[in-house]
Amino acid sequence: MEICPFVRLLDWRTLKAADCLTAGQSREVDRFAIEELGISSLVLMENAARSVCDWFSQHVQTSSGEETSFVVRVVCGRGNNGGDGFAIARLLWTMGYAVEIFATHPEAELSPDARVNAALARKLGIPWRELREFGEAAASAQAEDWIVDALLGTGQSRPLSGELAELVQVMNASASRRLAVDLPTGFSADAGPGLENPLTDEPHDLAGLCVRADVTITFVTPKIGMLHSVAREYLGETFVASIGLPEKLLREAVSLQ
Ligand SMILES: NC(=O)C1=CN([C@@H]2O[C@H](COP(=O)(O)OP(=O)(O)OC[C@H]3O[C@@H](n4cnc5c(N)ncnc54)[C@H](O)[C@@H]3O)[C@@H](O)[C@H]2O)[C@@H](O)CC1
Ligand SMILES: [K+]
Repeated sequence: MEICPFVRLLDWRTLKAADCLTAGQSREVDRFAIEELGISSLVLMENAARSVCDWFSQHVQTSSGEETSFVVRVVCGRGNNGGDGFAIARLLWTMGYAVEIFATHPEAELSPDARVNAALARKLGIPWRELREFGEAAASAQAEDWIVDALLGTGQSRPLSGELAELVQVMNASASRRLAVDLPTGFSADAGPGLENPLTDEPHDLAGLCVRADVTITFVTPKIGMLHSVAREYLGETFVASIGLPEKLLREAVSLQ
């Protein structure tokens, strides 16, 4: 097996709180990289997406230019986690994988960086399907197909409801394998899988709803919610991916806040 230089397997036996970031610290990492180091947020997004695609090409099936026998369905939310998803879809498609994009929001409602990557995917003609077709696609999927969960990442702060809750249920019922980008949707960076709103502690009938990923590729460092006792049931095999900047420097930057 080749080595992914920017992606490492998380060692659960040695994982401790000091290795993890909160959602707020993850945002601070972003801010530090963009404002203090002057790296563009689109470059960070591209690096994050490339790390995921690196992992994919080395662990799933090396892209050899031949047609693949499985489909990768990338489900994108409106924020930067969705933006990662559009970039991942483009990179995988460029590598020769059969990709389909499903988006929860029209382009005008996406975060600025997600909008750039969505527009690029459109211009390149990457297959893009209506969200209402996702249920049937997921239900008839084969075990070797993949769903890439790019609905919500570190921005999630409340339990799932409505359309997003339905999408997560459809994803979990699918025979496809599931890859979570940064965090499974429904998994709070601070509180773990599908818990009550960590900000209000209000009970919620959908508390506990969370994508059950086969693989999670989280960015920069593990997140504090990953220490929750049942976290691994939702995260699956977990990897930590670089966004192109030294982890040590980013850690130091947030520990000074
Ligand atoms: N931290 C970093 O260094 C990097 C972060 N990136 C990506 O950016 C993501 C964070 O992006 P965003 O801050 O835009 O947040 P998300 O894309 O996670 O969420 C988008 C928005 O959804 C809303 N939301 C929260 N909970 C919800 C719920 N239960 N139901 C419906 N909507 C809900 C919030 O308003 C949130 O801002 C990360 O997870 C990662 O994937 C990467 O692109 C680049 C590097
Ligand atoms: K996600």
